[in-house]
Amino acid sequence: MLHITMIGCGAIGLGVLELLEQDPHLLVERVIVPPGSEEAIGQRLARRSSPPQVVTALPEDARPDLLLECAGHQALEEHVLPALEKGIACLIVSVGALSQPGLVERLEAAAERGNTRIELLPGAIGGIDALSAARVGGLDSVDYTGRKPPRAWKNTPGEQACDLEHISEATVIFQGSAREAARLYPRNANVAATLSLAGIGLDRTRVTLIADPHSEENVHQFQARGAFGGFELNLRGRPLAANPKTSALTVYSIIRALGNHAHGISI
Ligand SMILES: NC(=O)C1=CN([C@@H]2O[C@H](COP(=O)(O)OP(=O)(O)OC[C@H]3O[C@@H](n4cnc5c(N)ncnc54)[C@H](O)[C@@H]3O)[C@@H](O)[C@H]2O)C=CC1
Ligand SMILES: O=C([O-])CC(=O)C(=O)O
Repeated sequence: MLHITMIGCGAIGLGVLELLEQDPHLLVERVIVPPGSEEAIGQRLARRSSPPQVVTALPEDARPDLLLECAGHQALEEHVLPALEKGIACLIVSVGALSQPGLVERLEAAAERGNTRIELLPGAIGGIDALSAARVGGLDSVDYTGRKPPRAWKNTPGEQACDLEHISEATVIFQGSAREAARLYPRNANVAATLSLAGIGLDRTRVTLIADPHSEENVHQFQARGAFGGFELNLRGRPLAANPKTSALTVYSIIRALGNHAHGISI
């Protein structure tokens, strides 16, 4: 059985806990939450058959098989970097955070010192295996469009780009590089950053973000061109009820990745 510590217990974290109850090979024995929220989250988890321990940091002597981050950018600094230094393998879902200058290099260096690995999960997008393989032969372009219902763009610069509450047509709220998208839309730029890291980088990946009042889904589209040929993907993700910015596929992507660590065959 794999012993997992999970950072963050929000929309994704709760979804992961729910689905892992059915897998005897995987146990989330501990969740790391922000200081002050231990009691509330502890009470929420107490109803589960085997509730994880709720802590605000990884105990000094703890050595989980895997540390799963589903919390946000700050958690990488606070918890992932020190865990890598200790030799704990980490799985990361807040890939948008890696657009912060220097962070990829710091994570790689920490993993190297700890003689361990860091795995970036595809989350809400598919086709990362093909894109990353296509890079080997050389890529010419990667263009990504993210289309979400207006409510998913609340508390983002999309509010200044248009009147989210009253638009009646699909409206472009951002066009630019993946680097700029990640800076301005950090909670919505995980897919753009993942495509960039697998493909041609943050500066050459072109991003368009759209608020669409006619869409109930988080739609991720990309086209890649290169020596391998061409590739188009159109993924219509159902948003999680607990967080409309987040697609349900992100939870399933985590379950798949954890299963690949625990089961005899990985796919
Ligand atoms: N790679 C991908 O395709 C996707 C990645 N994400 C990312 O996954 C992360 C989680 O998403 P959701 O669960 O939807 O968000 P959420 O807001 O529902 O939950 C995040 C939880 O993490 C906790 N948290 C924040 N900072 C923390 C810290 N330093 N230590 C411990 N806990 C901390 C918060 O209290 C909250 O409960 C976000 O960073 C989001 O951007 C989300 C969707 C897709
Ligand atoms: O659809 C999702 O779950 C999240 C998303 O767009 C992103 O972070 O890029």
